[in-house]
Amino acid sequence: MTSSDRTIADIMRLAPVVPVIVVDELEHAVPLARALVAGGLRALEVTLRTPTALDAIRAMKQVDGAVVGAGTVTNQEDLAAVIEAGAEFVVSPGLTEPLARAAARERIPFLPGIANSGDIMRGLDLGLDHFKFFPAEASGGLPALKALAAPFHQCRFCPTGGIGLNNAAEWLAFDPVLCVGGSWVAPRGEPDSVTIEAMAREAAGLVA
Ligand SMILES: O=C(O)C(=O)C[C@H](O)[C@H](O)COP(=O)(O)O
Repeated sequence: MTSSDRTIADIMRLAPVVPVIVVDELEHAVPLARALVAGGLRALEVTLRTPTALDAIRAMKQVDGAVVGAGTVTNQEDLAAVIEAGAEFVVSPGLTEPLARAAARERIPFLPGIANSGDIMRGLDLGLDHFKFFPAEASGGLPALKALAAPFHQCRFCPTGGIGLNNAAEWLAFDPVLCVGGSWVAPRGEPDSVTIEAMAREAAGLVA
């Protein structure tokens, strides 16, 4: 499958956990991506939280098996920049109509954040049915997502925010959850490849 054929659903099914990554130093990007992919986590979300994020996306794309996306994309300017850097999917903490329409025009797989019924209904109106549930724990946790998913049975989710190895399995056991996002597998700072690969392998062994 070439990257341009992949849908957001395909990307969400690559592994049960999508690492949410903050890259402070460009030299950390490739060793981090290599360790995560070696452990079985292929879809990588690089957040636009640091000035190195765009270069980190470019660098991580060179790692075999990595499918590199951008996170914290909040507007059309961010979207243009991450597409230029080669991002293969786009994650946003929220859902705005201008960003959703621009992502559709660019035909880039798009995972916007939702936290209530109105968000989901706005997404459905825009032709979207795969969402990041964010911030997952602070928005009421699994009971909240279960309540939200009931009227919107066609939707699939990637809960993110407050999820770790301690609670990921519980989220993943809920059918509409295709994967969870989390920063725990990609700690900030100089990457310790052995530890990161081991954490990634543990995360990849969780069942969606
Ligand atoms: O940066 C973004 O675009 C976000 O939307 C936020 C991140 O997805 C969460 O902050 C990750 O949450 P933790 O795994 O609890 O650290």
